[in-house]
Amino acid sequence: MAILETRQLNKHFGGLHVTGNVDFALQPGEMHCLIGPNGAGKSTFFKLILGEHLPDSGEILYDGEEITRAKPFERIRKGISVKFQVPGIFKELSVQQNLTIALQHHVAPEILQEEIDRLLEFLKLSQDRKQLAGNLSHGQKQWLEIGMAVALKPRLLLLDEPTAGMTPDETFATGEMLQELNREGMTLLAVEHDMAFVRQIAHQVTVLHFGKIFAQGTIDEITADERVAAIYLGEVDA
Ligand SMILES: Nc1ncnc2c1ncn2[C@@H]1O[C@H](COP(=O)(O)OP(=O)(O)OP(=O)(O)O)[C@@H](O)[C@H]1O
Repeated sequence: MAILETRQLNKHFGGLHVTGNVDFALQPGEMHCLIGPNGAGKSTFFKLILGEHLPDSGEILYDGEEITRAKPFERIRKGISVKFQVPGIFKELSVQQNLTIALQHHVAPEILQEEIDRLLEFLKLSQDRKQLAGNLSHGQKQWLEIGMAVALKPRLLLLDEPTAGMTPDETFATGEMLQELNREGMTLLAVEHDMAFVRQIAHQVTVLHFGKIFAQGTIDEITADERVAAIYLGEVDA
């Protein structure tokens, strides 16, 4: 059974159909990237999954259970987590304090430090544990944000352009981090523009265009598809 499924999902803003009859299924254990030209409706689709927007019609299922109109916090409680593009970290607190906030109400006090150490190592931030989060490099801030998003071991992690603004080395290291999470059993869905990164991590790729699923397949299938190349060049209409 799919961990996440949308059925005939629709959303429009005024006359603009931003999500059009989207039937999408994400299998457990998959690393899936959502790509498409600017304005294709990727962020809107994410917001529908998270409950930040409500659809006009259609259904969203998580683990077979309908969550179409569930509140965002209810979805988080069920095991969905998200890393947005803009870091939601506390800049005036240290790296360690940020991770403490993410964990403290959820893990037993006697294992809190152990969990923080485990996350610091995973995020390559052990040396920077006392550093103020605001003083980290752009890439490190994104990693800390990933750490906060995965601190509670969600089953499904949504990432909105996780490598935006990163150097190629940081991007590659981020891919390795996400692959490690995936090996531990996490399912990932990422909106991404960087095709080298998509090639590094994606088992499956979905191309959105004018709010509809335009193509789906492996990265090799997608990059070999001339219709996909054409939409990026603005040559194909809806
Ligand atoms: N709250 C809103 N009200 C009205 N129009 C919106 C709203 N949110 C998004 N849109 C419009 O919907 C369309 C799809 O936007 P969306 O942000 O989902 O696309 P995107 O694929 O994520 O684009 P990008 O790659 O540029 O982030 C755009 O034309 C956008 O202007």
